[in-house]
Amino acid sequence: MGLNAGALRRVGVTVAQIWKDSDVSLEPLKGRKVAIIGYGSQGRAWALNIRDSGVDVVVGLRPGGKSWELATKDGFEPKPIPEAAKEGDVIAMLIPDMAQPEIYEKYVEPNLHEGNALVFAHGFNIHYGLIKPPKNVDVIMVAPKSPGPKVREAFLSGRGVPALVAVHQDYTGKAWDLVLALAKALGCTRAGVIKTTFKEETESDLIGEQTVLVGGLMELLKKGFENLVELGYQPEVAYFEAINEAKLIMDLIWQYGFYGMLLRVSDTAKYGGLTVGPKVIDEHVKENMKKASERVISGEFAKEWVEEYKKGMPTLKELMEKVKEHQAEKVGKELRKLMGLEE
Ligand SMILES: NC(=O)C1=CN([C@@H]2O[C@H](COP(=O)(O)OP(=O)(O)OC[C@H]3O[C@@H](n4cnc5c(N)ncnc54)[C@H](OP(=O)(O)O)[C@@H]3O)[C@@H](O)[C@H]2O)C=CC1
Ligand SMILES: CC(=O)[C@](C)(O)C(=O)O
Repeated sequence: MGLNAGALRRVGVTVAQIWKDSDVSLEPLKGRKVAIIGYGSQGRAWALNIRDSGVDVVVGLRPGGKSWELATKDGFEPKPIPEAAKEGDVIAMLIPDMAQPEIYEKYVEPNLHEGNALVFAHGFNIHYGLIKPPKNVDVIMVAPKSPGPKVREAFLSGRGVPALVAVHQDYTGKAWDLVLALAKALGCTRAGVIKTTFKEETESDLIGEQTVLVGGLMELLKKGFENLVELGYQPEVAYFEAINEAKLIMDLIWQYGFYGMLLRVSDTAKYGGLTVGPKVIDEHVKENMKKASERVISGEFAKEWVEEYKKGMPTLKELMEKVKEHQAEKVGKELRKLMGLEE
């Protein structure tokens, strides 16, 4: 793989293979057409960023969906998925993970040709064997460590969001150059992309989103809000304290790290936070994280999620309704309007 030796960089105590923009060329995408299947959180960001990077893009969607309208408004001429898959020679599967196997089998695989590249933004279906591509194509992944809209926002701001890159199958012998070129077209090499495997990305992403990013964080903020309200404080005060300001603290951590954030809060907050925090989020939390991690690594979570999807996602729908009903949602909606935040 034509990797730039300069890509080896020390991150903490380990040496990760990290590429930055100057290490990577768009050349491997020259003359190729990227078919973006799906126009949702990731799909829209990918299609717009890759087009803005001067690469030919065709968007593949189910006719009559809301994405078709949005993609048209964005200046694309969407095509039905089989047509887009036939037209593109780099095909990015950017529809929900659970929808991918059927759509791949029906509309993508029959249109794959020797030397094509199949691209994923998350390794779930390849890692758990739910999609088994033919041997004569490249199978690669660019996994942005960011929600889709932020992939676009960062690209437009001249920055980028970091991503993980992996090659599952290198039929052409040029898969690594292609995956890095794609990461560059997405703007991710501006932040940095780290070499990984489908296994590491899939497991770490599932564990991270369950125990930290989506599951853990939301539960912490919800319980922090509930505790303040149960103590009799105004819900609006609880919202500003436990939820709205959490974003501002996270911004400081994002920009300056834990220590840099601490330098920017009061000494009272430093002392209280550092002495009490570990008693609230104690070792039991870590034990619970380990249990959740074991379910992912064993494949138990994947099996459960596939079964849930096949049943029409009743549990997910019920849990989403519960979130909608939470008092913090009602209070937050009004306060976000007051703050002029878009709804
Ligand atoms: N969300 C994120 O930020 C991240 C997602 N990923 C990965 O990116 C991939 C895409 O995820 P994400 O962007 O969240 O997906 P979305 O849920 O946002 O995808 C919505 C898009 O998929 C289309 N779609 C949904 N179901 C079907 C179907 N059955 N047949 C055809 N089209 C369908 C929708 O079309 P329509 O309008 O017609 O309904 C819409 O265009 C996944 O592998 C995910 O794991 C990776 C990193 C972050
Ligand atoms: C945004 C992101 O990377 C997540 C949480 O893993 C996802 O949406 O899949």
